[in-house]
Amino acid sequence: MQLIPDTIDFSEYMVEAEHHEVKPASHWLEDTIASFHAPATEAPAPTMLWQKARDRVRFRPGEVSLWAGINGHGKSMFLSQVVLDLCYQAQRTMVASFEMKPVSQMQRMSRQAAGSRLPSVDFLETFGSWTDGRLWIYDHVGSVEWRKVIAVMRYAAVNFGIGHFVIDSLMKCVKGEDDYNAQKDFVNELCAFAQAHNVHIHLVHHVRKGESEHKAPGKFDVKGAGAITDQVDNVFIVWRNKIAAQENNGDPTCVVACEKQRNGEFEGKLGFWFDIESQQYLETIAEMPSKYGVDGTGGKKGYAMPVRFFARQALDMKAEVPA
Ligand SMILES: Nc1ncnc2c1ncn2[C@@H]1O[C@H](COP(=O)(O)OP(=O)(O)OP(=O)(O)O)[C@@H](O)[C@H]1O
Repeated sequence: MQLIPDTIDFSEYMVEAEHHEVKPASHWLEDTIASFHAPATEAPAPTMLWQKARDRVRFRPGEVSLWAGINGHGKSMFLSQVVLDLCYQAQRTMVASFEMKPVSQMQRMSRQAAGSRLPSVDFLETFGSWTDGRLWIYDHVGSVEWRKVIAVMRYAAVNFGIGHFVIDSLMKCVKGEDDYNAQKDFVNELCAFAQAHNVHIHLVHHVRKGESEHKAPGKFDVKGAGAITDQVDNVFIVWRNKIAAQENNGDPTCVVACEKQRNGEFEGKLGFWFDIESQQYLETIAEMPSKYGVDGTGGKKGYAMPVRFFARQALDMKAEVPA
């Protein structure tokens, strides 16, 4: 993992160079052909690695995904495992969490990667080197001006070739819950940034307080400007099913609803079982947490490939991270 310190002067990254070009439609012929008939060598857009999710959801370059939910319902925790999955697919990922210190983020992610409450020092060291070239963390906790966030992202895209950005959360970047214009402007800029740099942005946000946290919210419950869900490409609602956990009734203890996917066909609910020890979200009630293969050998040295990766091995999940 590499830190992006807040002491860097980001001023030269505040403005995007503008491009206004009108070209004949056939200019995009090759890209259009590739969109129907992708060359066999081309890796598909990354996804979440749970079996039930991987063919249904894609994190395409040029898009913004909104991750919304009730306070404390696991948005950051679920995304932490998604980030791990992205790193596993050799995606260069930057996390800007204005709610959690880098060490707390690494603590969570290390537990998830190790599949246990107390990863060994040996594992932590291996995991630390594995994240180099895959994971960057912007070292800033607390509120931040949204234009600066975009400047930091531009700096990271240009200097490190980051392909996935996580921003946790929107309300830390825009002052005033009812400043709908600023929320709209920020999300609009994020969408433009994702397209200009051909990257994917994961934006965390909250939902309005409903009548009960035992009822799963939907995309119409997302806090603030309606333009937020209109503008983003994908909307995921993360909901913790506390009744299922209390009654141990076998229902998923976390439900992630894909409520919008602009360029994909799937919309629906995905159920997971949260394992408190490892903090991993499991695919079935019977699944055991497993270690991620972070030693580059995908199983040797005792770091077994998580069960959910086996079916996908042929798709080169261990892709080398570009220098
Ligand atoms: N499905 C779940 N079952 C049990 N505990 C959970 C579940 N999801 C998350 N938790 C626990 O809830 C706590 C809060 O999770 P997390 O920080 O991810 O929530 P959040 O939605 O991002 O919260 P906030 O909106 O306050 O930032 C964590 O300690 C985590 O261990």
